[in-house]
Amino acid sequence: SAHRIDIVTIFPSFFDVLDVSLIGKAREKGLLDLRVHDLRDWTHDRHRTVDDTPYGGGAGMVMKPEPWGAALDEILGDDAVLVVPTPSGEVFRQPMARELAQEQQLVFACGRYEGIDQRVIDHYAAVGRVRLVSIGDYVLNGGEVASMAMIEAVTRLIPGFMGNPESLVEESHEDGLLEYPIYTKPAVWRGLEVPPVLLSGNHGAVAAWRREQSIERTRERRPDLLSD
Ligand SMILES: COC(=O)c1ccnc(N)c1
Repeated sequence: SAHRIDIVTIFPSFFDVLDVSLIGKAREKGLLDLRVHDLRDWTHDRHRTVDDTPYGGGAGMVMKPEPWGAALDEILGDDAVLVVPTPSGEVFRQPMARELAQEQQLVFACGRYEGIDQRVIDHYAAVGRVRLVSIGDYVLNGGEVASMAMIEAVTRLIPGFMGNPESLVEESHEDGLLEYPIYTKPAVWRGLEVPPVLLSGNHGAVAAWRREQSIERTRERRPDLLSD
């Protein structure tokens, strides 16, 4: 059965881009059932209000719980995972992308930075599975960009999604290391040559060179990955 991804947002048109590229094709092929929902469709007042001032004072606005409750009650299936992008969440890395790619339904709740009323998180954590997820230590204005990044990272891991699954194996972070440098024709470009080992036809030597390059590059740029 197709993987289902729902996105709840007050900017549904933001996700129009998901109609193109690989994700568009996966949807056409029936591999992915992706639905974008406008949170305001679950409001009932004339102004379709989704936010209000924070209890306890402070700047900004907080998203009201009622529209979220009405929307999520309708959208969340029994086995769904509710993904809430937030700077205060667990950091999204490739292992989590692999985990989420196994789920039958992911529902992304895109809140504005001031956030969603905490009781929405608490309620759905009590009745189902909720993941509060950060894509890195910086602040955005809403969860939409973070959801887009996570959806791309997750959907490309869904079996049958990528034309050539082989290409998924030798990627950065797949083996815990950064990927090795890659080259294509011409053999010389602006006086710069392709490393001769890659032209040698010696597959063992190529694999060894690539492994060494990954380790050296990881040590250089991301020593934190080596201490795991
Ligand atoms: C409103 O959401 C954010 O600002 C956000 C979400 C996920 N990761 C972040 N680093 C920021």
